[in-house]
Formats: sequence, structure tokens, C-alpha cells
Amino acid sequence: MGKVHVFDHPLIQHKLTFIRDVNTGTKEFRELVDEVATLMAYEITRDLPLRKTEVETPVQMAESYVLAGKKLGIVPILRAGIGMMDGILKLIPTAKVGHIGLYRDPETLKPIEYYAKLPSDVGEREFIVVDPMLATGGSAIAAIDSLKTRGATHIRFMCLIAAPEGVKALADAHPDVDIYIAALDEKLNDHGYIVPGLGDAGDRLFGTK
Ligand SMILES: O=P(O)(O)OC[C@H]1O[C@H](OP(=O)(O)OP(=O)(O)O)[C@H](O)[C@@H]1O
Ligand SMILES: O=c1cc[nH]c(=O)[nH]1
Ligand SMILES: [Mg+2]
Repeated sequence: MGKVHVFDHPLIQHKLTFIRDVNTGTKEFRELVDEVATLMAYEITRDLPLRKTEVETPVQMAESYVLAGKKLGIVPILRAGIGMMDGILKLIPTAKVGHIGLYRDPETLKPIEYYAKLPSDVGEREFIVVDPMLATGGSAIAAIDSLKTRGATHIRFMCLIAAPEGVKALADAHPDVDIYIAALDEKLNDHGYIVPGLGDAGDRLFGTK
């Protein structure tokens, strides 16, 4: 079973309050999601492996460290995942980016894939799949299915807000995938929205409502 990590860093929790706020407009919402994504990227990379190296400083040679693990890939789930991408790339600028396009059918709540484009060296990378919302879990499960079908073997999932139903569904479907969240909310409502949540992440990011 994958682990579930809740990032309780005070800056993340503070910014999340304003992301949730119904009175926060599109510009500020987008900026806050970007900032929280950067902070979450800082936390999620905490366990990346290092190897020792040497560097010549202006004073003398010094023992130091560089990253030594697999190369990284970020996969935002379109659309809303795009809102987290730049914030992550600020800290991991050499990561390659794959895109998986999914929307939730409003009647059935089932995800429909409409796009997938991944780096060519999928099998050699460790992927972080990102989406602000983990509701029923259907979209995250489908995105990770799609990545695995194309050869990915090391995958983590990162979101802002998760419902318990989505965490359970994702953990059951992909027990090898660790889940990183900023907040675990109460439940889903009858329309599959997270309660209390933040509303429709895509619409709030892109101003489409
Ligand atoms: O866990 P689930 O029940 O699958 O719901 C979560 C999905 O719903 C939202 O996307 P949406 O379908 O609204 O598409 P959008 O990003 O294009 O707005 C959200 O960004 C997730 O991808
Ligand atoms: O609460 C929710 C659930 C799914 N997608 C969203 O954007 N918000
Ligand atoms: Mg949406």
C-alpha cells in the first residue's frame, strides 16, 4: 500500500485558506496555486537520493552533493493540473513534462481521456502526477493507468485537496503510488465535489465560470 503524506507546513496551510476562499479571484487563485505547488515540490523532493561529489570553491576543494536518482518527469492532468506545473518547474527546471488530458463526465463522474503526450524515455524517469483535486479518484487512477501502459514504473501523485473516497480508490487501484496532499477534506457531495473543497479548480484557475 502506498503512503499518504499530508503536507502540514504552515505556509502551505495558510495559502490554502485563501485558495479555498470563494472571494478569491482568478488572478490571485492562480498565483496562490503556483506558490503552493512550489512549496509542495520542496517537500516532495525531500527524499531524493544524493551522491557525493567534489567542487572547487574560490578557497579550496570541497566535498559536496548532487542529485543521483532517476531523472524526473512532471505530468499535469489537464486542465487544472497545469496550474501547478510552473510552480514545480521553478524548483526542478530540468524535469520533462508529460501531459494527460482528462475530463470528468458530469453525469457518470467517469474520466474521459482526450490527450496523452509523454517524454520518450518514460521507463527511465520518476514521475510526479499533479492535479489540484482528488475527488472520486477516477481521474488520477486513469492518468496513472495511462502512464503505466506507456511504460512508467515509478510514479507519485500530488494534489492540493483530497477526499477520503479518492484517497482510498487511488490507494486500492495503485498501491505502489505514494499520495501527497495539502489537505484531506471531509467527503464528496452528491455531484462528486469535495466538501468543503474549493469548488471547481479548473474553472477557478482559468476563469471559465
Ligand atoms: O477525482 P475525480 O472525481 O476524477 O475528480 C477530479 C478531477 O476533476 C477535475 O477535473 P475536471 O474534470 O473538472 O477537468 P478540468 O481540469 O478540465 O476542469 C480535477 O481537476 C480532477 O482532474
Ligand atoms: O471538488 C472538486 C471535484 C472535482 N473537481 C474539482 O475541480 N473540484
Ligand atoms: Mg474542472
